[in-house]
Amino acid sequence: MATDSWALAVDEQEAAAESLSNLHLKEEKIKPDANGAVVKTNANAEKADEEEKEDRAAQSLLNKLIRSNLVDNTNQVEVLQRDPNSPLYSVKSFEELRLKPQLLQGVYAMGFNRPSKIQENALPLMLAEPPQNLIAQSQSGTGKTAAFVLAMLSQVEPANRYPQCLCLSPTYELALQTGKVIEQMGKFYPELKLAYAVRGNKLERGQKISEHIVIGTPGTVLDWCSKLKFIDPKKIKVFVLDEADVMIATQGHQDQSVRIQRMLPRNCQMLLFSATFEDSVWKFAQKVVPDPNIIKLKREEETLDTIKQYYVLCSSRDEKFQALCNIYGAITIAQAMIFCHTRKTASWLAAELSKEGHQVALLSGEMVVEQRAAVIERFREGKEKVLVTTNVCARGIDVEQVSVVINFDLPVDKGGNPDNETYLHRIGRTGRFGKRGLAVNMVDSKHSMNILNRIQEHFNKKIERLDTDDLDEIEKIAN
Ligand SMILES: Nc1ncnc2c1ncn2[C@@H]1O[C@H](COP(=O)(O)OP(=O)(O)OP(=O)(O)O)[C@@H](O)[C@H]1O
Repeated sequence: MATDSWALAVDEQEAAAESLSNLHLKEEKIKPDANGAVVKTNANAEKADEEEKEDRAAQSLLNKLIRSNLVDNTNQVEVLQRDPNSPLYSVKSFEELRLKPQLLQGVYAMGFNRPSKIQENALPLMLAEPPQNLIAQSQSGTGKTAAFVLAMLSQVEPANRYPQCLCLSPTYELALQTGKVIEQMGKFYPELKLAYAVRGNKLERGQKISEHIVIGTPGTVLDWCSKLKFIDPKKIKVFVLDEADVMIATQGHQDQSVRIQRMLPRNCQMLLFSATFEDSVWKFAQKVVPDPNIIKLKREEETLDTIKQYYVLCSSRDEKFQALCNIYGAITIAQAMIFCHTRKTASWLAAELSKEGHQVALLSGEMVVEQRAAVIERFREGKEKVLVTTNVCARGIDVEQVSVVINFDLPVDKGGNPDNETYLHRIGRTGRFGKRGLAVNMVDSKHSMNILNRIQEHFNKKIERLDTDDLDEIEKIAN
């Protein structure tokens, strides 16, 4: 078997460079402060902070762009009421909410027949009189955006030509996406106007905004509320902080959000939404939402129970590729996703597979989010049969119909340790998609064998060895 040692070396160098730059990000420099005392500063903390934020924001945007349906979830919604003695309302239909007719029309025009799980509890709370504050957490795609958009639209009095609802989003692109939902849902409510407080949207000094809803990023909103006085924060009735987990990845955004919140009247309704709920999000949420009701919907557990997992022992990248070809030669694979560690490996592999006659899609870090969404969409529609991607690029993507997943490189975190969460998410299935699946892991070094062993230990599940030179054996795995 010919070894493309040059390409391999380049790839290894790239992987090494990536690990090295990650190490640099963590490196602490020690330098004296103005008084001569020694203080530690995280050399690249800000850069890492920015990258982490971009990563999370891009992931969130990607999810929004590729999702057209609700994510099902069979878990129970947990509700913690501020006043445990008040009755807990939940609705099974939009009619029960007594929405303005033009809003109900908007909801139905969007194809919503009934409230989603989180909406069943969140909507009655948000639309109650007097308005209630809410902190809500549920994974992406469960209907949070639609819920708070409906709450904002319900509270607006169109005759009052000034901002009454303020919604903060972590990035310009995410703000635009939420704006689109407002426009869609408010389609039959033409008198209702929306303004975007995002970079580049310059207004004349001294101007006052007449739109009813303002959606924007914290920095610009803060400027509009304080320095530029385009908005009178004292007139805001509903304040929404969306994607809190993405928001707090940037220290500046946290401070700006808190400063905006402090300018709002006491009786302003405060709503905060997040896909995850780690400690830092919770602390931030408590800062911006006083006396909250809390709603949580746990992510549906993924399991490896219905998945057949194998590993193939190889000694080089070319051998991995050959093993892959052998698998393709022996069994019929409707659609597969293949994960690589670096962009270079991913594009090399995509090119090699194309040469073999496969219809291949490549998802790569150089693409902007919209391009990535388009690639995923085509793959979903079955236009391509193989999706090759880098680990980072595909984090958080669900392509449910894919029954075969190949880890051309095993998922590792920035420290080079097994990334068990990614492994599970990539390969595991929730109850809904309980179909059987097949996962093949390519192992080409002692190091990757060690990673594989640790993954096995973590999940307490044996990963069987597969000899890809034995056609009969490969055929067996398909049954
Ligand atoms: N009650 C509903 N019935 C049917 N579809 C709905 C309902 N509510 C929302 N959707 C749709 O489900 C998808 C996800 O909803 P939404 O964007 O509100 O979720 P989310 O939790 O805010 O997720 P993200 O944070 O990724 O935006 C959207 O396509 C939305 O139009």
